[in-house]
Amino acid sequence: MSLIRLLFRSHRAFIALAMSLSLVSAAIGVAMIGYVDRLLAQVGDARGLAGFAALLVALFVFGSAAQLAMSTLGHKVVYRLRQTMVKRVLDTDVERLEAVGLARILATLNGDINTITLAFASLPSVVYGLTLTFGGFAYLAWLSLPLFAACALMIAVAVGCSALLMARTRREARLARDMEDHLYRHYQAVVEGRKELALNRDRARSVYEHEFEPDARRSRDHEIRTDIYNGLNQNWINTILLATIGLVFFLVGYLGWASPGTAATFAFALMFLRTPMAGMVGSVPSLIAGSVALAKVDSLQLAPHREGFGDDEATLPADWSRLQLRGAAYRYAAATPEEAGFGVGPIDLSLRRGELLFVIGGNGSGKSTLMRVLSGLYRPQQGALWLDDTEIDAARTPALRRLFATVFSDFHLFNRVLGPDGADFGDERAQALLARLELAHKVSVGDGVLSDTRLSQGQRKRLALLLAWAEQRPILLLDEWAADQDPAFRRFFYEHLLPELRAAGKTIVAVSHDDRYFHLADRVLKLDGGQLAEYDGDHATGGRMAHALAQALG
Ligand SMILES: Nc1ncnc2c1ncn2[C@@H]1O[C@H](COP(=O)(O)OP(=O)(O)OP(=O)(O)O)[C@@H](O)[C@H]1O
Repeated sequence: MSLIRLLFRSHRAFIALAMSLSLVSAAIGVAMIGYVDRLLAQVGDARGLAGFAALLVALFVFGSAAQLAMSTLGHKVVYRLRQTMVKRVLDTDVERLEAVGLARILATLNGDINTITLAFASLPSVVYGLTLTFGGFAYLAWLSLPLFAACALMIAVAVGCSALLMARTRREARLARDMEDHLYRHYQAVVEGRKELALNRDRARSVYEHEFEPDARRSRDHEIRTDIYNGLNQNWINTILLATIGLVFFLVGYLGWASPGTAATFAFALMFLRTPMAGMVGSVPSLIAGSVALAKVDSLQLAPHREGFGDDEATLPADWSRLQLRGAAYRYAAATPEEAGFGVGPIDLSLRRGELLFVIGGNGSGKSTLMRVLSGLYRPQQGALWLDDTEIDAARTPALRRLFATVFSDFHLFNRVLGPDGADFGDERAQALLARLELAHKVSVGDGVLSDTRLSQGQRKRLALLLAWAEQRPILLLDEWAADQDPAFRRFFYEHLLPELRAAGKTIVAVSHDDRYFHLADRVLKLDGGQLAEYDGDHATGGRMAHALAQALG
């Protein structure tokens, strides 16, 4: 609901304009009813016809202006909603986004935004319909109170029944929307698994027949039922309005409640009001879908919307010398109630500024998880991170994250090279780094943008390293970076690039399986089942001694 408040707040003036125009054109519509009534009584009055023409012109002008205002409002709302939702995703913790999953986020960004917009755009026509209805009925009440009371009672009973149909519509719309999340998951699998599915048509058929089709069918059935209940509702209201005319003629013709002229005006007014009332009832599905979409957005539990990108966040001392994990532990939520989720820790780790640390361990031992905790992407559920004597609480976590430049094993390759604090890094410097990474023959940089990112996995990793390098943050975190490099470049990476980065003052944490280079690290730590310990392999010890000796000898 805060989203709706935000939308109203952001477009206050425009909503007021659209509503006012709707109200004015509705008021003109009501005036038309009275005017036609008078014209009928004074046939042959030329001035009356001129007034009628003036009303028509006013109706056209205000009706068109209201329509224009409404459609513009719709476009403005889409824009604002897109801005808000993308910013909320950007402000939401990685942990939460991972729990929600890509499919649900995309379903909201694509579907829910449009649905909420349609609902929002239908609000002025609802206001228009309501105004015209209330105005029209007020006029009828003024003409004949008993006839009006009878009509109002009949319509109230009909609206009560229609509320039941609307509840059904809402239930079906919610189930159809739930299916959208499933469908997006299938779309994702079909696109991301394109190679496997192209090679294995049996798997493609299985995905199509056993996963996609049943959900698509369920979605179709809920949508059909939504439309059935909604169609019934619309026709029900339409029929009741016509029945009301019958009721009026019955009450006048058989019971003599009013004159035949009054009955004719009632019939005319009810026919006239049928269109805006039908429009109002026609808006019900989009209002229902909008409220379902809003509930969906709320269920994602994204961060609340705020302007800006953290200029007001807490800072950390720049002259730190040690980043520590003190008894830090992180555990994933369990997949099933019977088993516990995987966890790392409690871990005590002290990372000295300027050191080159290797973290090793078997598959699934928790290396990537530890990297996420260390860089502040995951907040430890137990223990804490400390930068010297400053505890990294929630408020300081964004500042901790700003210490890290990373290449995770599941990195995303952006195409813009950014320097420190988002500043321009400079094409020439970027070009020099491309040459260092032996990519100058494949990629160039112009206006801070990489000319091509459609490269091999090893080359893409080099570009990811370039981006991290350019950010010039104090700590460089590399998760199995060298795993995709050819032996020559891997050797160059360990023997030249890493020492060069360390000599430039970087603190480096590298997840590695390359035991032949362990001796180049200041320290090697090993993770086993989420527990961290010093690694005392022969390579490391011997290598470090050789390294220390080489340094001592200059
Ligand atoms: N998003 C997740 N949700 C739940 N559990 C997870 C998630 N990601 C990882 N895990 C669990 O954490 C364990 C450790 O994963 P992690 O990625 O940290 O291992 P790793 O040491 O980096 O492995 P590898 O060398 O294969 O990359 C996994 O075996 C899995 O049980």
